Amino acid sequence: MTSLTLTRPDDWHLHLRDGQALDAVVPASARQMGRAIIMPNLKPPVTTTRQALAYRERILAALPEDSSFEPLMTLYLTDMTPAEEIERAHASGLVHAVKLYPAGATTNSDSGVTDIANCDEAISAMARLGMPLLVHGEVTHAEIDIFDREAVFIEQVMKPLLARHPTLKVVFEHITTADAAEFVSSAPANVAATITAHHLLFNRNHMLVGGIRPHYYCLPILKRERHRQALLAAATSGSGKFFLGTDSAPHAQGDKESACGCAGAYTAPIAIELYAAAFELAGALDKLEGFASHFGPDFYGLPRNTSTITLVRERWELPASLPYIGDHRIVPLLAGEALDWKLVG
Ligand SMILES: NC(=O)N[C@@H](CC(=O)O)C(=O)O
Ligand SMILES: [Zn+2]
Ligand SMILES: [Zn+2]
Repeated sequence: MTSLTLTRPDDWHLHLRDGQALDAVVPASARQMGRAIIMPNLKPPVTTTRQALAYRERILAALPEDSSFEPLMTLYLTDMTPAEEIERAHASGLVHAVKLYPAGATTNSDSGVTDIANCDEAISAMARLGMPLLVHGEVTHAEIDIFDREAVFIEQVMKPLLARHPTLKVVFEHITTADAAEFVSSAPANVAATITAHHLLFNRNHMLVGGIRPHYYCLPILKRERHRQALLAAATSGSGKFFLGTDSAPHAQGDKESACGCAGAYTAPIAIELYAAAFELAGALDKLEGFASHFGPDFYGLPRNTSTITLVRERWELPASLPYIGDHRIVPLLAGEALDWKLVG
């Protein structure tokens, strides 16, 4: 195949940051995606509808003039989020979901949830309103090994949460294990998952063999090859429970290439090219459109996009870095390396 035309995809898990970073990263996603679920882990986090709507305006202001990209806003759940805030968010029509960060699990999660029992009223309101809960699914207890944190989360948090709120719409975000893929496959239709391109393409050897490669460091951390294979099987299965979420997470070059490097891979500028590479590896390019462009809006109850994008088979090299805030640069995943697909319009 030499070219590939798809319904324009959406990104169901995206970090855009704030301030000057928006000018650097928003156009990259807007070029590829019709819409994106915007993560609320700013400093301070987006905990109210008012903050989410103001953040949305700042994102729209960073869009190229001819863009019709739509940011779909989210709220950051805390121990204190009142049910009324969920109702306000839902009534706005512009806030589409609420994000659960277990406190301490990832970048800017300090204000996250310490015990999900504290959120029972907010979560009941979400279940009632049909508002999805987006979950960073990792436990944080120091004694649990970082490679096991997702699998333990399923038992300790996900299963009890769904037992208590069986109709709650849940998106298990950026799944990284065979355990999570299996859990979501066997769960009822109100449970779905996003999968990143990097977890479909890479395992932990890519991060750790022959030198430590900080641009592959993200959370949940890359796992063993058998987990990558399970994720690829889930993504290419044609099941509507699995859809595209890049988890593109910009950090300045110096914050990644550091003695204590930040977690997050910046993939937005080449997102659909990476997914095409992964689906091609699995011999399943025919399954890409469902995963990238249909199943996400179907789950969220939104219309599918009507415009299309086209990729061509063309080898090209990604630059070593891109402009970021002020003099800072940002290093996308696979910087300086060749890609086989190219988005042309
Ligand atoms: N994925 C990451 O490694 N980092 C994300 C946070 C997140 O999605 O957990 C970030 O905001 O930098
Ligand atoms: Zn996360
Ligand atoms: Zn994320």
